[in-house]
Amino acid sequence: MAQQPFSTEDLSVFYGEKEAVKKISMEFPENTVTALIGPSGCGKSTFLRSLNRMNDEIAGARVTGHIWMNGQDLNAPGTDVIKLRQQIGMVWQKPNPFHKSIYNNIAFGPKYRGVKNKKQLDEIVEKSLRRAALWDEVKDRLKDSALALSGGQQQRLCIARALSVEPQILLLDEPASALDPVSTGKIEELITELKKELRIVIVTHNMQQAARISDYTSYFYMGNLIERDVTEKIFSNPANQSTQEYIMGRFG
Ligand SMILES: Nc1ncnc2c1ncn2[C@@H]1O[C@H](COP(=O)(O)OP(=O)(O)OP(=O)(O)O)[C@@H](O)[C@H]1O
Repeated sequence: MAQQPFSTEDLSVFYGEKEAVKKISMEFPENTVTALIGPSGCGKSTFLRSLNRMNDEIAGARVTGHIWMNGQDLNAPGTDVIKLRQQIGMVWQKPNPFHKSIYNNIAFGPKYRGVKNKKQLDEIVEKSLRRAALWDEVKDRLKDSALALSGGQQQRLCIARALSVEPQILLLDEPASALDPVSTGKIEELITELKKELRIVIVTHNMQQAARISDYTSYFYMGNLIERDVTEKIFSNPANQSTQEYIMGRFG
């Protein structure tokens, strides 16, 4: 499926009076992974969450500016936020499967959207689990509780759950930081596979991970976007001194 253009323009997020993200304009090209990096508290997660209007759920948070998808401003009043979150899925740092079976974790979104046919649901569940590279590990235990899976499996289940409603964009907030190296490797492989079909935006504290899996890297500092460029350039020859210092591990 052709992907729709997606970008932000002058996007700011305020918590009360404090401007935590400052007028950020960023493009997210088709079939790419964009890594958001920067020291703790610089606004990466706040920016990520604003892309599918999750900051709407935070009391006192206010978002100004634009989120453009195919010429439509998703930050405009009147946007159907439920539909928007199907198009722009999110996976959090800590795996958060529902207290339901593996099958029902995946079928939940499609059912909510009105899919009732059992065969169709079965197909969606299988396809989503395959896309998340989890099918072979769980196909014989779909009725088991999702909470019986390992942390790494739970995280892939959460990715499968997001995929079940065919999003165009996937937002990942440090999706591997709570996982062991093997599970982390699986998530990274999965991200590389999935970007063939959708755009991915990932917050990561792991510089090697950003260098390995992303096409573009955006460096944030104190709510500002200091520099955004192709990942190779950011890691070999950044334009900004503070980007250089951060990726060299001198602070943050
Ligand atoms: N719910 C909130 N209410 C008020 N202030 C908040 C809230 N969430 C974040 N902030 C503040 O906004 C700023 C940006 O926070 P954010 O979590 O986006 O940074 P981050 O770069 O993702 O940090 P980390 O790498 O530690 O996760 C920080 O100063 C933080 O204290």
